[in-house]
Amino acid sequence: MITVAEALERLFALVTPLPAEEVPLTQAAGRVLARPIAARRSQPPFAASAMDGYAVRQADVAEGARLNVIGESAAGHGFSGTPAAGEAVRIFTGAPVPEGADMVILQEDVTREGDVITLSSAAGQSVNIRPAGADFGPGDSLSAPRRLSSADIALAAAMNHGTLPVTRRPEVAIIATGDELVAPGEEPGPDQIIASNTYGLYAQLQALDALPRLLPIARDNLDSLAIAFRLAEGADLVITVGGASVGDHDLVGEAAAGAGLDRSFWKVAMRPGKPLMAGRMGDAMLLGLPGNPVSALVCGQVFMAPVIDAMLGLPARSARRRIARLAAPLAANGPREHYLRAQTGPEGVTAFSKQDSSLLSVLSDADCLIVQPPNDPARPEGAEVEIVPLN
Ligand SMILES: Nc1nc2c(c(=O)[nH]1)N[C@H]1C(S)=C(S)[C@@H](COP(=O)(O)OP(=O)(O)OC[C@H]3O[C@@H](n4cnc5c(N)ncnc54)[C@H](O)[C@@H]3O)O[C@H]1N2
Ligand code: MOO
Repeated sequence: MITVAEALERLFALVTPLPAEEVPLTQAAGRVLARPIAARRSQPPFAASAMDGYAVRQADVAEGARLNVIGESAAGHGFSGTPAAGEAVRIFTGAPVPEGADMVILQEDVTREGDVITLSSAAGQSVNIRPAGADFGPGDSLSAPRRLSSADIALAAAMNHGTLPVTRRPEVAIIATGDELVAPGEEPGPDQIIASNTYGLYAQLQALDALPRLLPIARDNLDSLAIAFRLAEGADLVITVGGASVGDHDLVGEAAAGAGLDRSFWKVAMRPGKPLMAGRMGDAMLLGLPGNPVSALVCGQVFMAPVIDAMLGLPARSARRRIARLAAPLAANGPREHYLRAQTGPEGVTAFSKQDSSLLSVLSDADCLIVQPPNDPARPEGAEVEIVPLN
């Protein structure tokens, strides 16, 4: 069996990065910027007032100084004249600072009578001018690749871009497999259960900016699986769930081979998630996940999410990890890298006592996975461990 790190390397080698498309700013949230965009202007384009008040010459500023107000500069309507010594211009936040002025006095720090202002002792404590290009100017750009945040989109708008080049969303076909499965809301027979994993994976994919598509549940026979693979045609990534292990009814590997799978690997030294398989199937990549619900969703975090990121042009790297302290001891691990469902408290992280890979209720209560290396000895309370935060 290969290690998790090697499985990830092999998965990244199977990824074909997707092309870019242009979208309006209003549809860019969460999308991945495909290439850097250059500022098309400076911001602010002129020295601008940071306050409502009076633009003056610093040389005139003193307690009790009296200045003549000769005009007004408002946002969108500057003042074209130049204040001389002893003169001031009424100014508002965001308005261009007139030539000759080099300070803005807050209106709270003056008294005004007619067109004359008198400065108080508080006047002149700060300049209150935003220099031209203080935010960005020619030569500045928004770097790529990045998942576009609300701040990124506002910055791109300020740089005068109405549309942005983003990577096309990967289309992902999800196939649940198993005679025992019915869709949520349907009436299960006595030996049946509800298909749940595919909905959790669908949610993970939505959060990753992919375009998931749930196909009809495939039954445990080669014909049904062949139909499912045909329905998946056109997808960039095909995800199967279940039927990946060694039982007589675990037919996904055989059916995928029949549909043209060029397999890269099957089985990874991890717990849960051992029977993971992957390869290329025509233009698509195939990721075959184990059927146990926790195994499928953990594989979604550990493998599917980095694959989607790589398809979107983001750096190929493993799921984000952090260091945490154990709030309770951890038993020794066996030969597979263990992803233990755990919860964070004030003293650190605690692995749940129940770790069976069928227990969705435990995964739902977990806020992180403790990653325990293969053959790791028992760890005492207080020891440092690596965790993968869950969202
Ligand atoms: N003799 C061995 N048996 C098993 C091994 C092994 O190495 N030798 N590996 C075990 C491990 S580890 C895992 S994980 C499971 C995975 O097996 P499959 O991928 O073949 O999954 P299934 O057998 O189809 O299903 C397992 C379990 O999950 C339920 N399931 C399946 N799909 C869904 C779904 N969409 N939603 C909810 N639940 C689902 C299914 O009913 C089964 O209960 O194999 C072990 N066995
Ligand atoms: O490795 Mo399985 O994925 O234990 O449940």
